[in-house]
Amino acid sequence: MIEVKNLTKYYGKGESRFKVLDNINLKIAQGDFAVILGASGSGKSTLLNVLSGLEKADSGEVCLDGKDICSMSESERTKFRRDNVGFIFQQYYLLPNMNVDKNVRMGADLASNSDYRKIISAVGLDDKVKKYPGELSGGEQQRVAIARALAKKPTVLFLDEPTGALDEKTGRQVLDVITKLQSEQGFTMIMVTHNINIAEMANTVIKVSDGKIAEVYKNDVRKSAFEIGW
Ligand SMILES: Nc1ncnc2c1ncn2[C@@H]1O[C@H](COP(=O)(O)OP(=O)(O)OP(=O)(O)O)[C@@H](O)[C@H]1O
Repeated sequence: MIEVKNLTKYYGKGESRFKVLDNINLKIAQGDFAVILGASGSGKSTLLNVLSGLEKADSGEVCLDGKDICSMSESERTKFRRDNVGFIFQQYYLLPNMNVDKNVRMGADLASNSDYRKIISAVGLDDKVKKYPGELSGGEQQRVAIARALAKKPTVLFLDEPTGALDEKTGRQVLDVITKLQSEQGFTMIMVTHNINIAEMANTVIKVSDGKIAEVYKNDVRKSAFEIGW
């Protein structure tokens, strides 16, 4: 369970100081797939970064399984991220001089996961383990990034525009892989996206406007990556 209480964050100094997150309160259950929607500049990525411990809030709490990450020191938050959290971004951030196997093994080593080849299979890249990122398509690179993030067995996977750089067909394939792995493994997933159609795949939809929570609703019926519009 992720519980957010009275979370507030400012950017800038002096006259240019502004509130980017304004008294956010939220609860996200273990195993949930939550999608964060909102206009450009509304604070979605900042919220994701604070929830994951990448950035610090100015006040409030973000409790993950009862531990408040806001009250941790920088080094405690770094350890917390390493042990609990996986990230997927629009850019894949793979290491160009390492092949697929080594890129994924890096994630696996963080959790001493000797079983990481299974996750490479699960994302459909068995035949690409010896390839380097530069030899792969965008969708394949994003699947390597997913395998790397999940190889360390995170409790929560944070995704910021994971399909932002992909075409429709590849974007749907990537979402399909992620949601199948989530239902098998049961990790919590929190995704920022501009594609409002993806909200139909989620359990929980969080709408952000001007740094505030504008609406939170649950989906009773969820669609698959191949059923949503694009
Ligand atoms: N490091 C920073 N320093 C100062 N201002 C920032 C910083 N990062 C973001 N901002 C500003 O904070 C606001 C929210 O940014 P954020 O990236 O969270 O929005 P977003 O909803 O994710 O936008 P987009 O959909 O365009 O990615 C914007 O006005 C942005 O310009």
